[in-house]
Amino acid sequence: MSFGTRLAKAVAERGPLCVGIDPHPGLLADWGLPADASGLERFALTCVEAFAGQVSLVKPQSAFFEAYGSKGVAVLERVVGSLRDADTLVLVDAKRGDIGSTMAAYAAAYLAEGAPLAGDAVTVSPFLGFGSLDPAIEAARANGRGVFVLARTSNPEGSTVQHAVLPDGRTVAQSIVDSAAAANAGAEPLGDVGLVIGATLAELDVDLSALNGPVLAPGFGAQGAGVADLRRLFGAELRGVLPSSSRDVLRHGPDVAALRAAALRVRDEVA
Ligand SMILES: O=c1ccn([C@@H]2O[C@H](COP(=O)(O)O)[C@@H](O)[C@H]2O)c(=O)[nH]1
Repeated sequence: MSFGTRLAKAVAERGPLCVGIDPHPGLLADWGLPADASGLERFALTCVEAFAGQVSLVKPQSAFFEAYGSKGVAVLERVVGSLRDADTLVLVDAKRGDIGSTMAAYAAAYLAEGAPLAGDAVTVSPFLGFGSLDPAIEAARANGRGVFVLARTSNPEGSTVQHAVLPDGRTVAQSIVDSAAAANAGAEPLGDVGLVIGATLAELDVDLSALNGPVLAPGFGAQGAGVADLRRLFGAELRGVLPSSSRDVLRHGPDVAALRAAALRVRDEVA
């Protein structure tokens, strides 16, 4: 089954919320956990217990695992495997991007069947040219997985690059949207090439009408965006939009029940 099909099914069953696992050092301290690989593991596996089977998508942020070296990466592998075993879609937020030949190696790491870090999808960066992502898009399709391509990020600095205008008059962001739309053309119910569009934007300055793919909308909660922003930004194009929240949910830990309740409150709010 394609990633788009599996995602559409998960959203129909559990709503569109994506919850992030971002083990910030400050959150580990708030949870009374040591700032080492054992604390990271307790934090991450508590999140798995709280979120598995409850929301359509869980997004571990790779950077916080990589910070602990090989032990941290081993914890990330366990998180990915446990969520998949629990029938919960995993988006590994690693924002990989490189020349095509190296991109093929990233695709083998994050999108190949049986690879220890392969979730159901991975975030990728198109700023070496959208075409450099071809090996990842091909691997995603071949393995029933997906990619989420950065297009209009939630941070205020993103617009300097993303609003730059190409010789054909389109913004860089719109050209990324158009390339994703071309990759998704004809797919049903949704294509496998998603976009990342921040829920924090002042306005939706790209045309998503032809995308036919999912949109991850980070910035919900801790970065200030709420339900009204989703409506304002995405309006009639809300189909396929996955609001994503990390810290605003995670601050309710370490109690599993409280953590799960926080995720379910946001899940119901965005539904
Ligand atoms: O444009 C982007 C792309 C990715 N992110 C990531 O999402 C989460 C947001 O965490 P919060 O605690 O909910 O702010 C984090 O992993 C970012 O790296 C983003 O925020 N914006």
